Amino acid sequence: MRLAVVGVGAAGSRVANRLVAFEQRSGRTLSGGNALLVTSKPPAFDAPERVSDERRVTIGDVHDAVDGGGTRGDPDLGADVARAERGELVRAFDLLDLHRVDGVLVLAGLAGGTGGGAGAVVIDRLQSVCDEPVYAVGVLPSASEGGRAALTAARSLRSFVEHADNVIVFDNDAWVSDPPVADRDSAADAGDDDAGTDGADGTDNPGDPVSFDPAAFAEVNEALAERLVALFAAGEFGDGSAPENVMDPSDIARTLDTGGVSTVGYASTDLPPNGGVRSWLRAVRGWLPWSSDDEEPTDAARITHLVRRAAGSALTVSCESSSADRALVSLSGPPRALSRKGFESGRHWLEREADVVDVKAGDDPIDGSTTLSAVVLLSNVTDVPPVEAMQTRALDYLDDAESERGRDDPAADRDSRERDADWGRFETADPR
Ligand SMILES: Nc1nc2c(ncn2[C@@H]2O[C@H](COP(=O)(O)OP(=O)(O)OP(=O)(O)O)[C@@H](O)[C@H]2O)c(=O)[nH]1
Repeated sequence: MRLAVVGVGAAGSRVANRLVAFEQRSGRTLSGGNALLVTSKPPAFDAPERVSDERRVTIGDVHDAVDGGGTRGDPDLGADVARAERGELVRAFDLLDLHRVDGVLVLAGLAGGTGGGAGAVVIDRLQSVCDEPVYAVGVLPSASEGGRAALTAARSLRSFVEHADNVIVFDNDAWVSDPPVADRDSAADAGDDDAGTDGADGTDNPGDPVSFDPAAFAEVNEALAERLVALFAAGEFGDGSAPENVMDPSDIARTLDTGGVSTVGYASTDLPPNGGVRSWLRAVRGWLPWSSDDEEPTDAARITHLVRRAAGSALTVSCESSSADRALVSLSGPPRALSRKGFESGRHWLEREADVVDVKAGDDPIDGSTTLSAVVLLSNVTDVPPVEAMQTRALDYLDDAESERGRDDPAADRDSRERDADWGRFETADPR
């Protein structure tokens, strides 16, 4: 699949930069450098820069509350600035070649004022200028960032789901071993005097800029980039020994066509440099739970094991897999390692596990590769505990804010908010 890649905010820019670096290093042509970064403060990178200065646009420079320092976690400000500067944004989209792509991938941290608020507007604008699907990758904040970050992320996720064709969620808490503490709540509490107007959610805007040490995210950004490249680039070298099995990029689009929230899993194992797959299969028989001395596990069992690992603990956001609407599995490795039997068994295991009748499956043959890997996509998952936990933190934060304001019955407000389908979404339409 050929994608244009758009990073919004600091987190989105770092992950987009990583993605471009990863595809270059692995000889892929997913974006081919067809990328753009949209930020409201100069981004700090966690890896050598692969997106040139000409492909970066800064928004909010002329806005007093931004002034080159970011939106300080205020997504309404982020959305307002992006709407006001939509002309500049659309001109920046000219830097992307949107005519030769199968889709656009927008990446952002959902708790960022720029990533979340401006990100929703960027997705909406891209939908209006591009005929192909616009997918998003939204990063959930860690719980240690506090209630305000959860509220921003909850509102951003609603807005992203509304405007994007699908939102792949990445859960920082599950991936960052030592989440950086950047408590936006304290900024909000202090923000009465110094931070301008109230947000649309009725709480005070935060006052102090929040910035994260990019190094803390280096490893997880690499892991996310690896998964995104494995998924979206699958099948691009589709001239392996069994072309009928090669992943069809339109199957990736069809799986994502559900809308909603999705998760990606990935697992890989090294193949021996020589000696062939057979000797590798013999060598690793010991780590399979069902192997015994007198029984040599089949290729199918090993590939099922890899798919099971990919769909298990290694998901970008954990979920109940049976809540998925559609699923896809792609196996990548040298053509000699991609057996027909393994391909079918991986697909059948996922059909049973995700309780999906038609799991799309395909091979991603890579000549000379020394690893065998499986990538799994579970699309439109509805039972996603980390998202539910984030929404609970967001509503608790609002309840606390309303109690402090002397409102009588925060619980009743909470009920009506939960019923309100429009709750939390940012204004993305053009200002009149
Ligand atoms: N995975 C990952 N998450 C990040 C990274 N940087 C920040 N985050 C997360 O993304 C959220 C948004 O942070 P930023 O990207 O710095 O914010 P922004 O979108 O630039 O918006 P403002 O600074 O508020 O204008 C944070 O709450 C963190 O949870 C990163 O490099 N990788």
